[in-house]
Amino acid sequence: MALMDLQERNERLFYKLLIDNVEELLPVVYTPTVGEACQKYGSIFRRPQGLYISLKEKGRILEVLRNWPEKSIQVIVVTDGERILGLGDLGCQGMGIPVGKLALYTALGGVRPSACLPITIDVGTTNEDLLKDEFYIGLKQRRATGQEYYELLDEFMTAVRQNYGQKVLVQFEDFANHNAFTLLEKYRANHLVFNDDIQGTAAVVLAGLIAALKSVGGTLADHKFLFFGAGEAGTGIAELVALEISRQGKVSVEEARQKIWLVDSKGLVVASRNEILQPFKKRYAHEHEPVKDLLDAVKAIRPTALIGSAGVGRSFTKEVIETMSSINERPIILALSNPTSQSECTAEEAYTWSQGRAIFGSGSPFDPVKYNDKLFVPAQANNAYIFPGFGLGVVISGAVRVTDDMVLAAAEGLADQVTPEHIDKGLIYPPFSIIRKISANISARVAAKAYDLGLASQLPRPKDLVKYAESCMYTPVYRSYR
Ligand SMILES: NC(=O)C1=CN([C@@H]2O[C@H](COP(=O)(O)OP(=O)(O)OC[C@H]3O[C@@H](n4cnc5c(N)ncnc54)[C@H](OP(=O)(O)O)[C@@H]3O)[C@@H](O)[C@H]2O)C=CC1
Ligand SMILES: CC(=O)C(=O)O
Ligand SMILES: [Mg+2]
Repeated sequence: MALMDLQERNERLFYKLLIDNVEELLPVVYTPTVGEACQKYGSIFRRPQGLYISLKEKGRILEVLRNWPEKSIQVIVVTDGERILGLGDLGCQGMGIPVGKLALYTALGGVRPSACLPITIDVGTTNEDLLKDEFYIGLKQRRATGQEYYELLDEFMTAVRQNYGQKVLVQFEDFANHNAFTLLEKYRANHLVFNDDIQGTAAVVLAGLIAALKSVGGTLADHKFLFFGAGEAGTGIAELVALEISRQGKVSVEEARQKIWLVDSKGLVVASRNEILQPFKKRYAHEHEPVKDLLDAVKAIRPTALIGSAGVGRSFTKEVIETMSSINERPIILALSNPTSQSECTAEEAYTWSQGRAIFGSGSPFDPVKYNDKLFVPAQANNAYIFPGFGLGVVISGAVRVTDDMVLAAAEGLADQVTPEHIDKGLIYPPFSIIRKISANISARVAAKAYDLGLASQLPRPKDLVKYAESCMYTPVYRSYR
């Protein structure tokens, strides 16, 4: 709340504080505290920090957008609040997420604060507690779905283009997966859209896996990946890993997918399942007998990497991690779910139960752990490493579309920043303290790819894209009045 006040009162000072103390303040502005802020948003609400567009504004969305005082917008982060971190449907209170993500766009990626627009689309909520809460700030009705929902989203996308042109990046954030995949597929061909939970998470995890293999050995194709959670994050990562395996090994993506297994709420995703599987899962429904729970799936599949993205806290039990450690000398264990309460295990559990052998990363931060007199520094496997630099790359190149190749370029840009010293310490990402340098490099890789693909409209192409990205980054300094 103090930081929200500072952001409102003195924006430059807020960003100066955030940039200079990024490792200390990231857990406040972002996960895990932002999750708690969203849960309590109604009672701590002071002033609107972003733009709310509700069902009641259907037919007038362009007019509503025009009410926003800034006219030159480069990045919009939009949510409908249905899957806020691993906390479920928080309706309008999800606004904390676009606000927090855009604060990182500026602090970590150098996009001007005035060019950032947080938006929450309010179509109601299924959260009974919020519907009964007198302080709930959103529409007190059950969520609109189907045609009514998609028409509103269509009107929103059209209004964004009419108001800001085709070069504003729309980042979808924390939509439920029954809409997220559909919206991405629907708009990616004709609009500049990016789904952070699907594509940003994929890039950060692929980069972490590439770095982890420098310690563990082998190529991606030599490994076997088991995902606990087969939704946006899980299958988004799976698809990018499969794409990278196919590029490295010159095999088809279908063949590369054979290295990847998914567990969802019903157990291992297998071909014999008696149900219609969503397309994003179906590709991974391999031939195997049914397996009900995670521990049995680990025993049956014998993965080298276990990646948690189910939003179910403490699901990597002692037995699961011990089994991973009995199969692998250096098990790769990523507990991606946010916030900390939903993390699949703690850093301490991962290191202790694997007797210090796990290569561990988590979506929310954990303090370093001392085990057998050795200090282990857990990596934060969070898309915050990717989206600020990715967005900056799109902005500086004037890219008009986001492609998988650009997402792959972002992953490679991050993996390249992991040095032998980081690897020696067991780190799979560089520290957040140098995030602006990391973002400039990611941005340059993304922009280069956009130019190579003929998708960049900002001409001529700068010679040194890293330097150019750095020169474009917003830095909070007071103006000299003399
Ligand atoms: N670290 C990072 O950068 C990121 C982390 N995340 C985190 O990942 C988590 C999931 O997000 P997302 O993928 O978007 O969510 P989704 O809702 O798209 O997917 C959740 C998946 O988990 C499965 N699941 C739910 N409960 C269980 C259970 N008890 N056992 C096994 N599987 C279960 C669901 O199964 P079913 O399909 O059967 O319903 C679904 O496949 C969240 O906590 C989020 O915060 C997300 C994005 C980025
Ligand atoms: C990090 C993120 O985007 C999420 O947990 O949803
Ligand atoms: Mg998210």
